[in-house]
Amino acid sequence: MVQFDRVGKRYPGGKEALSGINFELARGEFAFLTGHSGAGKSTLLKLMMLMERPSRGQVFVDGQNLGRLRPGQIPYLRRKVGVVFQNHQLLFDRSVYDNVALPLQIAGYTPAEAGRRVRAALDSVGLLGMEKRNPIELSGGEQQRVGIARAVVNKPALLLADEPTGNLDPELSAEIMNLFLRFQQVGVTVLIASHDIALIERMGHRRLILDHGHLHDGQVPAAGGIYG
Ligand SMILES: Nc1ncnc2c1ncn2[C@@H]1O[C@H](COP(=O)(O)OP(=O)(O)OP(=O)(O)O)[C@@H](O)[C@H]1O
Repeated sequence: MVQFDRVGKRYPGGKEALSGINFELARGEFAFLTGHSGAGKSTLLKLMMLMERPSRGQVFVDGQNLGRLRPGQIPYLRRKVGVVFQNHQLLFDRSVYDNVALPLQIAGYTPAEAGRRVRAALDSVGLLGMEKRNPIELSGGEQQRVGIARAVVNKPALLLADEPTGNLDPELSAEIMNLFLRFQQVGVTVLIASHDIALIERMGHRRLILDHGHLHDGQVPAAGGIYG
């Protein structure tokens, strides 16, 4: 589903944020992306949805070389890739419905089809019936669920999350992670950037570890390693 081939990223005027990144995520795989602050986690996620472009190497999503996409094809890529942010980036002057429907309006769905999809997305995160509420009235965990509903409303094949449990207590964090697992169980490929090492260790999935822009694939380092 995702392939990075010798990818490097240097921001203009900055140091190298990523270098020599090689990895693959199989379709339907569930993996975590961890690493210290500034290790390059957000940059790596941004490359998968063309919010940034690599300085070197190639990124493939669903068999497509993102470096070869024409501008007109970018909206189709964005429909394939759902993204969840830590601060969920909800609009507080709009209803839950409008927040979740936003990607559909951009994609030009009819109101009837959009309504069906928004309800299905809210149902998948346990918030059916909340359409008319304003996100500001919801708890932090519920707001994050609205953010996830918005990320999955286009039925993406790839779901990316950048610190999706950053502001939540351990119990709510576990619930949100279980939601991501449920999407994996229906075939979605999931990659979650997270600092929540305790939760990641409990869940026991593949872990991609970034350290100053370099990637280590696999198990948790021993005490005294990156997180020691
Ligand atoms: N737009 C930008 N312009 C210049 N440098 C940037 C930009 N975005 C990120 N960087 C730099 O690239 C490196 C990687 O940043 P990135 O945000 O990807 O790390 P991160 O692992 O997501 O960090 P955090 O956990 O703190 O969010 C850092 O040194 C950062 O300062």
